[in-house]
Amino acid sequence: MSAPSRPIVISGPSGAGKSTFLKRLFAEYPDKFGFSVSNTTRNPRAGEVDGVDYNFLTREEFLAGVARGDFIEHAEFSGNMYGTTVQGVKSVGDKGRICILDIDMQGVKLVKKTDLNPYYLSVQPPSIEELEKRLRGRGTEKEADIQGRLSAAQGELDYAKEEGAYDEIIVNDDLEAAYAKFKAYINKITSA
Ligand SMILES: Nc1ncnc2c1ncn2[C@@H]1O[C@H](COP(=O)(O)OP(=O)(O)OP(=O)(O)O)[C@@H](O)[C@H]1O
Repeated sequence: MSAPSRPIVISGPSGAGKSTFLKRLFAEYPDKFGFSVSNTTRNPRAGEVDGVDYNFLTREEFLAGVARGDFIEHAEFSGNMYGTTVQGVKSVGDKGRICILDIDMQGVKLVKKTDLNPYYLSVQPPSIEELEKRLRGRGTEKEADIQGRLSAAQGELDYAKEEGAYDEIIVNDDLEAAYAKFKAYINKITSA
């Protein structure tokens, strides 16, 4: 059996178009890619399946995992812990799929401390002004949240300029042209 494929990190400012690209990619290649299953200490909701929607852990189990260094990142929201493990990413590869990590710059820095050895791809808006338009056009955030995303965006773009931060940068100007470049890059690295 061939070795599991390297994961692919997709990063870039909120509103740059990561979800738009990934939705199209998953629709075009339904069996090729996957996301890792996150871990949480919250209780399962009706219909949620352990190991599919989340790995549901007790607080003790979760904290033991943190102490062992299993987690790439973890955080607490509303009294519950959430996080992604290195093994969770590797399991996607073990099932014959390529794991996609859709994460921000802080996540990228943490992934770089692991042995996952992914490809790093940054999706970027043509300008901050255009990013602002798209975030407003999406209509999913309140004004204060949009401002927060715009100031974080500058940090993301600055980080992407650092030597070796990313293997590839795709500027999402015209959607069709940018998606074609995105797909071509993914096809290149996954057939290597
Ligand atoms: N090339 C493009 N031209 C115009 N609008 C675009 C383009 N690409 C994406 N959009 C629109 O911009 C908005 C933001 O895109 P999207 O939600 O994919 O960003 P994202 O990077 O996934 O953001 P987040 O990190 O917040 O999830 C969406 O409304 C999307 O339809």
